[in-house]
Amino acid sequence: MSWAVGVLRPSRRVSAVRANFLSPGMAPSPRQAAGSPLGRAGPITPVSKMATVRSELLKNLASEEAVHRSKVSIVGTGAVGMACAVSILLKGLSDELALVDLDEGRLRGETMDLLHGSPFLKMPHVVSSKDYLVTANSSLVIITAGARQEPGESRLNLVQRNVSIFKLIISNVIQYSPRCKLIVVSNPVDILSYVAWKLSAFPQSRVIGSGCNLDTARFRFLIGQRLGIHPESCHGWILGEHGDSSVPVWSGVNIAGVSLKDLNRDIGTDKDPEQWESVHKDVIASAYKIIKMKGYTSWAIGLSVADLSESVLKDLRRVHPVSTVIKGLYGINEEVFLSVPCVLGESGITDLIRVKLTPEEEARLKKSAETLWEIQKELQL
Ligand SMILES: NC(=O)C1=CN([C@@H]2O[C@H](COP(=O)(O)OP(=O)(O)OC[C@H]3O[C@@H](n4cnc5c(N)ncnc54)[C@H](O)[C@@H]3O)[C@@H](O)[C@H]2O)C=CC1
Ligand SMILES: CC(=O)C(=O)O
Repeated sequence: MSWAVGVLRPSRRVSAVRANFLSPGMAPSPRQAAGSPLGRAGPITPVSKMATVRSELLKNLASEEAVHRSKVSIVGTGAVGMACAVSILLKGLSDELALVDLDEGRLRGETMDLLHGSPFLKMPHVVSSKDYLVTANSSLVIITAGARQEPGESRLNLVQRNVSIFKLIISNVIQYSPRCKLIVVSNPVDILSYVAWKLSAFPQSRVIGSGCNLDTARFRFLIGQRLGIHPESCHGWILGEHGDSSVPVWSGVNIAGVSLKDLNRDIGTDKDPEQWESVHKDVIASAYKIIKMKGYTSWAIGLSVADLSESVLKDLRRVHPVSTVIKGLYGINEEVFLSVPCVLGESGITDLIRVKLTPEEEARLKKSAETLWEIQKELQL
């Protein structure tokens, strides 16, 4: 098992590594000096001939270069970034996790805290720095940096603050990982996915907004609660904007292929005596309620982003409701990102599923698109 290097400054790795891990009297090997993880270190050049525990314990046979095939970087180590980090680590999805944040104190603290959990992780290989070099050659970069909502504040209200932050982040990310896939989580996620797409000039397939993946998870959980069935067995989709104008596709809600609409043809409408529409209202209210109680949301988004990451890193080609350019579908002519079911694999979003919507659902989607476009067209990118 390889040991993780703690907080690194890639350009100054030698001193950081030496300070943290090497015993006095030892100099790093050339490979350590080049910044490779300590656990994979080859022989350490003794400054003196003095035997050490390490030199007595280990007989080195080969010095292997660390080759990372599924490196994940997370930009923003706040509540959401760290929930994503832990969820990804627990699933053992990446062979190196790099963390970046502006706030060096928080970054160091979070990294150290995480590293102390290494004995319980299958992949204890975590690096972090303010310098984006640490993210070099990532397969996947997850962006969770930026302002979050105050209690009662809408996601759309965050746009100006977070667009400025994205200008800085995206140029750095693409410099070091020009072939990565991006998962955008920061809010307003649909607009910031568009911003990331424009600023990166990446193909549509490589910019994935976490979008309604979380709203759909909440929807399935709440349906499951009503029916007493595990949410995994409750199938249903929320599409469109992540948040206030999201669209529940009641026609597709089913358990074991049994459509709830066949059992209650007014489901999701005002005429429904069982008022299933309140489930969707609860989905929309969820974030506001949680933010009022604990200040932010984190665990469900972290788990849901890890699920998206798994599809990408393992090339699973599973279908998720994520935010992508929707121009040309449902009569939408603007370049906006909205969630539709998408096939996710190693190349990112490879296909969109054409869901048959009712005229009313389609009209709601178009209205979301117009709302987002009104904001987007004013952005200076
Ligand atoms: N899409 C979704 O479903 C969800 C999105 N979010 C969004 O995620 C974002 C993060 O939320 P939290 O983690 O709760 O916020 P937080 O305030 O806990 O963390 C944000 C982090 O971003 C860092 N940061 C700010 N500017 C930066 C920059 N230029 N470069 C690098 N790091 C920078 C801050 O130092 C801080 O550590 C918010 O925009 C929030 O609304 C939150 C939950 C769900
Ligand atoms: C904050 C946010 O976007 C959410 O929890 O849905």
